[in-house]
Amino acid sequence: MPLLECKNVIKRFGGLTAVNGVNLTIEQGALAGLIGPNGAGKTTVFNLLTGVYAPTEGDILFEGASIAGKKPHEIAQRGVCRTFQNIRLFSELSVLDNVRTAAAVREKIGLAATVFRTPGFEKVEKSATADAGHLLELLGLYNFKDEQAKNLPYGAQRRLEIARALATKPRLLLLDEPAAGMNPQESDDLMHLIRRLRDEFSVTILLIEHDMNVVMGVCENITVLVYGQPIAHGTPEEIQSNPKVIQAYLGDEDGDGLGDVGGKADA
Ligand SMILES: Nc1ncnc2c1ncn2[C@@H]1O[C@H](COP(=O)(O)OP(=O)(O)OP(=O)(O)O)[C@@H](O)[C@H]1O
Repeated sequence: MPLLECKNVIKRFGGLTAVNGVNLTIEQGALAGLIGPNGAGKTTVFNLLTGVYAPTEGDILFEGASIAGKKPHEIAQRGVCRTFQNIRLFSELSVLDNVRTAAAVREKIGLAATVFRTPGFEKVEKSATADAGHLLELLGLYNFKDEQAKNLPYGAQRRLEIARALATKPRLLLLDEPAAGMNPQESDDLMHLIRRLRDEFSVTILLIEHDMNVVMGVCENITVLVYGQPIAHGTPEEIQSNPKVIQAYLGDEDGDGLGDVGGKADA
């Protein structure tokens, strides 16, 4: 059974059809990409997968069960977690606490247990701290653990977002433009990191990314969306040589800088 299946998913906002008949199958352990020009509907797909929106039509199955229209926290508890295009951290909290609070969400620790520091709470807190430390080491953030998140360099903040998402122990990790704003060295490191995460955490990854070097370098399967519709699906090689994809990018005349499949786009 695939981990995730979108079946003819449609999302309309009034008269605008942002997602128009998306069929997408993600197998367990896959490292998949979702690409397309600006406004193609990529982030809307993530919002549908995480319960921010309910599909207007169609169904979304996670491990065989429908999650279409379920509340975001229910979907998160089933094991779907995401990062955002615009970094969303607790900027005043330390790096370690940013990750520990995410782990606490997973453990569903009640308020009373937190206030009265029950033995159950102490145990969970200890294991959350140990897990958080391990994640910070893996993501090269351990030396920053006591810094406030807002003081971290940009690339490190992006890695901290990933650490927070992983702390919830997801089965499916959705990364929305993880390389945005990174320099070439940072995006190169990110590619290695994404592969390691998939292997070490056995987590399935679906990412949205405009940086074609990252997409082509790291994804095993890519789906291309244009005006809300999937126009191609395949390996990086298949996608790069697909005439429809080339046309969609090169025919892009709105000046958004996406006319270079195979080259670096608007990072
Ligand atoms: N809540 C909303 N209400 C109305 N229209 C929306 C809403 N969310 C997205 N849209 C529209 O849906 C379309 C798809 O937007 P979306 O953000 O999903 O595209 P995208 O592929 O992620 O773009 P980008 O690469 O620029 O982030 C756009 O035309 C956008 O304006």
